[in-house]
Amino acid sequence: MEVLNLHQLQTPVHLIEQQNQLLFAKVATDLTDKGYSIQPFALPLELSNNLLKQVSSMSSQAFVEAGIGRLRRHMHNDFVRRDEICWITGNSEAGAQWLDWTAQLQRYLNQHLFLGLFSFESHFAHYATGSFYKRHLDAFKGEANRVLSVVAYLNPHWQMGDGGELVLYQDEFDAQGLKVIPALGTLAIFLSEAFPHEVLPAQRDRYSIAGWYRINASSADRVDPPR
Ligand SMILES: O=C(O)CCC(=O)C(=O)O
Ligand SMILES: [Fe+2]
Repeated sequence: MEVLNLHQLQTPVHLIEQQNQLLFAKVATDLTDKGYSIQPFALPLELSNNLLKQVSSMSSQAFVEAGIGRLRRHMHNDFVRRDEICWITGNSEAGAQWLDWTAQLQRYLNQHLFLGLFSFESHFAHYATGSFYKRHLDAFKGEANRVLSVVAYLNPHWQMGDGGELVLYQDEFDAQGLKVIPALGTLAIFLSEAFPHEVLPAQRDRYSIAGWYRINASSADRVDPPR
């Protein structure tokens, strides 16, 4: 009699690939039709769980207060945002898996939408109770090289009343917006320059990953920095 190996209970690789292809196709269609895509509980389960384990095991010292703007203009501003961040490298297994998944999405979108996505940067973010991020755009004026924002949420059992929703506005005039609950595995993907958004005050610890695909903004006299 064959003994069932527990590892056989993991989702087979070809099924995960199939799920990813379906997901990427839905994201591509949404981006074409609307410029954004909200996919509840869509990140592969194993990846979500590994990222959650990773972020839970990180000490609070790994996180630094988030700033606004880039390079010399980078500054902290408690009034605008109160989250803490930690940039993701491929050094941890979960980090490497995440970068592999986002590279697959990048390839898919470049092949199907010709977006010319060139590089990707992302960080874990921790919003402690009471933390928020006021309405903003992800692409900075004059440096419009962040083209696509990807947010992945890492909060199991998020309840009504826990706050911390992402509110995505259609344009600068939209005052109502669309609320996204930051539940484990949910993805929010949107054109960085087009959609103002904010994070409402969280009523408990809230973990997420925020990432950006960039186009290559290098020119002869200026090499594009990775961040
Ligand atoms: O965590 C979120 O829901 C969005 C975070 C965000 O807007 C950002 O980091 O730019
Ligand atoms: Fe943002």
